[in-house]
Amino acid sequence: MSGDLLQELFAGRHLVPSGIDGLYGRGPLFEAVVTRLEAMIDRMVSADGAEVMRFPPGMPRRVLERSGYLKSFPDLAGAIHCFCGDERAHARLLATLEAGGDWTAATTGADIVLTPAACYPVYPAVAAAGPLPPEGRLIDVASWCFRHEPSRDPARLQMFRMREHVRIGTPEQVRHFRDAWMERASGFAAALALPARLDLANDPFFGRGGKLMADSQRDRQLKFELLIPVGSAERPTACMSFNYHQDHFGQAWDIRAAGPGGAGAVAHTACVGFGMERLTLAILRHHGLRPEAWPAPLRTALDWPAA
Ligand SMILES: Nc1ncnc2c1ncn2[C@@H]1O[C@H](COP(=O)(O)OP(=O)(O)OP(=O)(O)O)[C@@H](O)[C@H]1O
Ligand SMILES: [Zn+2]
Repeated sequence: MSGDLLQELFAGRHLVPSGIDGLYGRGPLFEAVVTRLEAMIDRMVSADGAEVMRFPPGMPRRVLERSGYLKSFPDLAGAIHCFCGDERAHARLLATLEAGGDWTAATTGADIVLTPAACYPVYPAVAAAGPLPPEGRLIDVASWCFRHEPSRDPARLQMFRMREHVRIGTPEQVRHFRDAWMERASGFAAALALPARLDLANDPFFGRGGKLMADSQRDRQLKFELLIPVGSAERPTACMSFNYHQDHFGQAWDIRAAGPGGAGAVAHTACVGFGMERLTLAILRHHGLRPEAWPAPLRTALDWPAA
């Protein structure tokens, strides 16, 4: 593929435009790749013994608040608003709509927000289960996620799917998990015949203070990304990320370690995230839109059906 990747994906109906940047439908080839990538990840991790958890793409507003998301990323968050008025308020809403005005002013914030990262609902669920077992916990989670970052870059979506593995335990357990995944990721990209490199990264913290937070995150080497060229060769795209949160979520949710030595200590956490759309786009970008022409090792890795 070449030229304007997004236009090419629209023209082939691999992505379906909605009129809003970053909010698209998906065509059959795109979805088949996502499904087969999911299955490939399942096979890759089946021996790890992760507990499977799935949550809907909305989570309690309280979870967003207590996680500190609004301090760091207020610009990315998405809240749900609902109409809770009486019939008179409804009539006003319809009149506003008729006049082309902003009818959403008649709604109020709900107690549900859109999930910004698949791992957020995991921490309160783990905290509610009491102290951790000595070996800690390993959770496999996936969700549609929302981030308000409209863009014409097909790899920067407002609604997308994230698969994550979340490790909760002692600092040693958690660091070991993250380091092992960083090694594993290169093999994963190689199996997909994708050019990839790991790099230190930071999150897009909001505002003037955000620069300091980003610098500190880099200094402490808390975030790495697996970069693969998708829209541009000069600025490759983060298709996986490897995040060490130290005790951020442990403190926020009062998650406590158990077992000898660690009893009562605040747990550390890390998560490894797969961007399902970004990995799919990377495959389509590098290997083309005709699976029958893909390299044999890629077809094998994805268990792609013979033509
Ligand atoms: N807007 C988006 N559209 C599609 N996929 C995304 C988007 N934001 C993040 N992802 C995917 O989800 C994974 C985990 O999310 P994370 O918060 O670590 O992203 P990120 O590294 O901050 O992304 P970026 O730096 O590009 O904004 C990323 O590695 C990426 O593959
Ligand atoms: Zn996460």
